[in-house]
Amino acid sequence: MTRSNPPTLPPVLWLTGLSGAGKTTLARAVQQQLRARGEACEVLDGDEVRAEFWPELGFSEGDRAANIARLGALAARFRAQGVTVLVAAIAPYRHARQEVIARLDALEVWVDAPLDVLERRDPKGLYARARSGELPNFTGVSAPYEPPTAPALHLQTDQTGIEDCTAQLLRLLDAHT
Ligand SMILES: Nc1ncnc2c1ncn2[C@@H]1O[C@H](COP(=O)(O)OS(=O)(=O)O)[C@@H](OP(=O)(O)O)[C@H]1O
Ligand SMILES: Nc1ncnc2c1ncn2[C@@H]1O[C@H](COP(=O)(O)OP(=O)(O)O)[C@@H](O)[C@H]1O
Repeated sequence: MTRSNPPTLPPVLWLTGLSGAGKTTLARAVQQQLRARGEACEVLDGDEVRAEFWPELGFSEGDRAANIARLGALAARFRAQGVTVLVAAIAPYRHARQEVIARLDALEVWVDAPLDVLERRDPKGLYARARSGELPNFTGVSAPYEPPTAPALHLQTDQTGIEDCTAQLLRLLDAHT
């Protein structure tokens, strides 16, 4: 009896980095390109998924761990259906991040820019609210961010434009498809 090889699972990219670094922008740009190529792709954005599915979770270390574990579980479900998944979530605690990334065998991408640049970008006005004390436990201001030590890709979005970052992400995906 001949046995066929098990089907290869599509990759999962985990985009981690501070608020405003560019996770959502780049994940959406990659999704657009993949869909234009006729490939299925889902973006799980921490911000959006939290609001839709578990708005009760806040930003304590424990709540962030729960959020990340659930995002990982959702990513695995999509991937099992042959969908390439991009998770865009801060996931600031290295241990919790490593755990979910290892479980998924995901590719870790550090979307990075210096804090002063992010505070100038402040697309949602969150840094200003965090500095005024209105938003507690804000990553980079009043809560820690533990950067990746060996990411599959490190994008410095203050030095590399959106198009170039998107192209680098697509190359990474293509190398793992
Ligand atoms: N205290 C605090 N710290 C960080 N971020 C905060 C906070 N409060 C609200 N927000 C908004 O929530 C988005 C981060 O959600 P994540 O699911 O990515 O966070 S985490 O992975 O659970 O740490 C984050 O979205 P992005 O700006 O897209 O990163 C913020 O818009
Ligand atoms: N190279 C880049 N990659 C991604 N975003 C960039 C880049 N350069 C500037 N930006 C801008 O930075 C902001 C990033 O916001 P967003 O994607 O919501 O970040 P995050 O999802 O990490 O919070 C956007 O306004 C985007 O246009």
